[in-house]
Amino acid sequence: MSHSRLLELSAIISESTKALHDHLAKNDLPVPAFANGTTSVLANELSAVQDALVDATNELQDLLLPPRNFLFRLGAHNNLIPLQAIVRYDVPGKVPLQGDGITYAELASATGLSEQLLRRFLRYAITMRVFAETKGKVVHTAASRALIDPHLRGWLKTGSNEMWPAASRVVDAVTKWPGSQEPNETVGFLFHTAQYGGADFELQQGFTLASGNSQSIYNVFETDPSRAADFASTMHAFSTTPEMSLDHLTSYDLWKTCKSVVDVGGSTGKAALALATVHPHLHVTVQDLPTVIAGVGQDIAPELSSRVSFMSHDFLAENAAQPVKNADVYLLRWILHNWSDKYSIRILQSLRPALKKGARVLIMEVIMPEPGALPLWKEKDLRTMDMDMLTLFNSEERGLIEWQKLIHAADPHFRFVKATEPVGSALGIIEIEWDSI
Ligand SMILES: C[S@@+](CC[C@H](N)C(=O)[O-])C[C@H]1O[C@@H](n2cnc3c(N)ncnc32)[C@H](O)[C@@H]1O
Repeated sequence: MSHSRLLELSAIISESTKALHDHLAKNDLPVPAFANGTTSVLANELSAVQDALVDATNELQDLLLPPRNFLFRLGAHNNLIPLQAIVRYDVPGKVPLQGDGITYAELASATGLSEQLLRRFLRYAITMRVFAETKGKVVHTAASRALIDPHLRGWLKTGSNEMWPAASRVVDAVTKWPGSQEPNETVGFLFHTAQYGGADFELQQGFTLASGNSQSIYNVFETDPSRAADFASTMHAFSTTPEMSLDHLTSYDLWKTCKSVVDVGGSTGKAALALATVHPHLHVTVQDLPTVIAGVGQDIAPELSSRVSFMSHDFLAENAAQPVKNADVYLLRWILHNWSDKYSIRILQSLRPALKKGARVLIMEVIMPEPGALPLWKEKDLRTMDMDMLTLFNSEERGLIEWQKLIHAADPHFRFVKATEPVGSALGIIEIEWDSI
C-alpha cells in the first residue's frame, strides 16, 4: 500500500461528509445520531455518498488496527450473547423512548435479570452502540430503538436462537459430508429438525427426506408456532425492504406482452397479486406446498379474484411435472437459492413438459457480484446470505456465470435471454426462453 492511501481515504471521508452534511442541511433533514435513536436511514439519492463513507471509514479503521486486534474483532463470536439477551428479555420495549432513560435497577426488575448481569450484557452491547448510558441511566440508540419493531426483533431471535448454533457446526457438516448437495446433510436441517433446546444435537445423518425432498424448515417450523412466528418475522424483515419491493418485479418489461403467468413457489401470493394489480390483463396461478396454500386467497379483492388462483404443487415430488401447461411465463422468485444445483436442475426440468416454444422462465434471485464490484459493505451483506444458504440448505447464492451453467445443465433448450438488475433491487431477473417444440 502506498503512503498516500491514508491521504486518499481522508480526502474521500472529508469530501463525502461535506456532501452529506450539505444535503441534510439544505433539505432540513436530521443528522444521523446514536443518542436517543435519531434515524440514520439515508434517502436513496445519498447512497453513493453513504457507500463511499462507510467503505472508506471501515478501510481506515481496518488499516489502523494491529492484525491481532483486527482478528479479535472479527472473531468476536460472543457479540450475539448480549443481543440474544436483549431480545429474549425484551429490553428495547422496557427502555423509555423519551426522557432521560431508566436505571439498571429499574430495568433489572422489569426484565427479571439480576442487575449485575443486566449491566454486563448492556455494557457490552453499548460498545456496539446498541443502547447508550448517560449519567448511569440506559437510553436508546438508533439500533436499540429499531428493535422495538417486532419483525426486526423476530429476525434477531431467529438469528441468535437458530442460526447462531447452526452456524457453529457448518464446518463440521462440510467436513463430514464433503461436496454434498443434500439439504438433509447440513447442520441447519439437522438443527431445525432436532428437538428445540439448543445446539446439543448430534451431527448425524439421521434423515431420509420425505416425499421427494419437499421437507424443509418451512414444514418443520409448522410444528412450533413460536419459532415459526420468529422465522416469519425474519422473512418479513427481509422481504419488506425497498430492495425487495415487488415494484422491481412488476416494472419488468416482459409483462406487457404476455397474458398467463405461473408463480412457482409463490407462497401466499403477494407477487401474484402485485402483478395482477399493476397489469390488469394478466392471469396468475400461484403454486406452493399444500400447507402454505391451504386457506390462502379467501380474502382477495373481487377485481383480482378472477385473475389470481392458487393450487398446491410440490415441485420436487416424485415425477413432479408442471401441471399448468402452455403459460407464457413461469416465475421462480427467490426459490432456487434455497436449493443446490442438483435440486435446482430438477426444479427447472420439472417445468419442461408444460413449456410451449417461446415460453419464458424468469428467475428472480440475487446475482452475486464479482469481488470488488460493489461497495464492500454491501458485498459483505450478500456473502452473509450465501453463508446462510450453506448453513440451512446446502445451497448457495450464485453469480451470473453459475446461473448460466445451471440453466444450461438443466436443458440446452433453455436459452439464456438476458439478466437485468433493476436499480435499487436486491434481486436480479434472469430471463430464459424455451427454445424447443
Ligand atoms: C424464499 S420463499 C419465496 C416465496 C416467494 N416466491 C417470494 O418471492 O417471496 C420459498 C418458497 O418456496 C416454497 N417451497 C419450498 N419447497 C417447495 C416445494 N417442494 N414445492 C413448492 N414450493 C416449495 C416455500 O413454501 C416458500 O413459499
